[in-house]
Amino acid sequence: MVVQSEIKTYLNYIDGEWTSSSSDEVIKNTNPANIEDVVGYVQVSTKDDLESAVAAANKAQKDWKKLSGDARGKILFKAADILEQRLDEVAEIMTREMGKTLSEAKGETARGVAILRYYAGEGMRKVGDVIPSTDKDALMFTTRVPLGVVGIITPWNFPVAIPMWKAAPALIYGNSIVMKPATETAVTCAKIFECFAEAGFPSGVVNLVTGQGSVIGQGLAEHPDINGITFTGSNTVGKQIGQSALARGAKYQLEMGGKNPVIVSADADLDLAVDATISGAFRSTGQKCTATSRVIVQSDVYDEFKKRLLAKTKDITIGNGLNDGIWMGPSANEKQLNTVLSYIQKGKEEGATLLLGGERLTGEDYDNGYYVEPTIFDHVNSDMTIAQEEIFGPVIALIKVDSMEEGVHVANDVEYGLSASIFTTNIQQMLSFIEEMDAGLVRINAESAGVELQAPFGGMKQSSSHSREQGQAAIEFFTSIKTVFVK
Ligand SMILES: NC(=O)C1=CN([C@@H]2O[C@H](COP(=O)(O)OP(=O)(O)OC[C@H]3O[C@@H](n4cnc5c(N)ncnc54)[C@H](OP(=O)(O)O)[C@@H]3O)[C@@H](O)[C@H]2O)C=CC1
Ligand SMILES: O=C(O)CCC(=O)C(=O)O
Repeated sequence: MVVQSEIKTYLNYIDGEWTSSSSDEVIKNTNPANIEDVVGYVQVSTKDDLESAVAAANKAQKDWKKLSGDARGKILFKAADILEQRLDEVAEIMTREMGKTLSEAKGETARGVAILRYYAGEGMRKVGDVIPSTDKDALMFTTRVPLGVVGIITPWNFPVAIPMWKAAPALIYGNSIVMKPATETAVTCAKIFECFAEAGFPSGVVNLVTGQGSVIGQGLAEHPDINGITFTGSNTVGKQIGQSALARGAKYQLEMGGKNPVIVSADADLDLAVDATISGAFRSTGQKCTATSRVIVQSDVYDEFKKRLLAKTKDITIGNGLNDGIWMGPSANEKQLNTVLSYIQKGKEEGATLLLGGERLTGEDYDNGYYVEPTIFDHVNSDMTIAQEEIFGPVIALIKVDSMEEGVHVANDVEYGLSASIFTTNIQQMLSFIEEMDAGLVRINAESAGVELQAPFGGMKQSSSHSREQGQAAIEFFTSIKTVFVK
């Protein structure tokens, strides 16, 4: 069922109240599938708004951390139930705000519910260890304490899952939060906060401040009362945030880009590899940090793989993600579309062969949106820009190799190391891939995208600050260990 929402102005959520920005300015969020569709207006906040939010979070955290994990968990469980009841409405807003198909948006919102429930349960799990002391009369153990106030800066590509996998662990371990979502998807984030508000978090524990990254995002990174900052987005911004946090001694966590390879061995199940490549590269219009963007194929099966990949890609239906039968939506915004088109142009200029796609879609169904064709390049080598830089769009670079050793070498020949897949039926090849591949997520006979909330997630090399999010790993960022010695 599609629920139509009225166009409204969404406010900041500070100290338990919905408030306008002191700037009195709002920004209009439109649908990338049809820019005449206005999704809502969001606040263009100021440093003063941020100050109010940080002060409220700071004050509220003192009591929040004193609650039992069970008591905090009960509020997270309630938020999960409310989000689940509002799943259709939130998913529809997400599709209208950033373009992914409604079925993907519903799946992501359901994932948000599951993340909340997973971390709600964490409130009842152990946080430390008893460690034998060299003193026979002493008791030594570890416990954990929250960081304090956590600043959360999120991107537009997973507008529910990413805010949730940062907010839920921060909250369950006793931190308060100030969230600055991507402006592009600030309405979806406001919907999450409507669920938080209804769930009954004490005033000041959860705060939402929308506005420009360079003002509110950077303001969070530099704020002396923000004790930890967690970010997902581009490498350029991530590094600035990391430097600001480091300069004042705050803890930080950065999840950034990827240039994720799929390796297809001569012994692979080719149909499986083709389906996974298409899903990994083109779902969400290629706008995932885990998206497949390089497909490295052993020469023996290169032509056959290419033939099957082209045939299946031609079946992809493109359009407004709210409509039935649509498999791929538009790019999330005009800037992203232009980035994708400029990489396609670069690929042609540098000598890759454009096999399929490569154009902005035009015509009655497309002129009001940011649609680009699924695109496949042949004769790509590792030195080309399209084989090195994150495109964040539906573009595949096909690279031919003669052996699996060469395949893994090419797969590692980028500055990123987020996720990587291999398709093979040979156990030895699987094992050497697991050992040799420099990526935080290695997947065998499965697409490069697809993250499970109960498992650690993060990258190597330039893809992250080397920390991990999600699952039990989240406790490492959102708490500090105290070693206790009692005699
Ligand atoms: N790893 C991932 O999942 C993602 C990677 N990317 C990559 O980044 C590229 C650019 O996308 P873009 O949306 O511009 O990504 P950004 O890194 O600019 O945006 C991510 C978040 O950071 C905020 N931000 C922007 N500038 C600053 C700043 N100076 N200080 C603090 N926070 C800031 C943004 O706010 P605001 O929205 O207000 O600008 C947003 O909330 C994409 O093409 C893609 O390659 C993008 C999104 C997700
Ligand atoms: O693949 C996924 O499910 C998550 C990807 C992700 O974290 C991202 O694109 O930022």
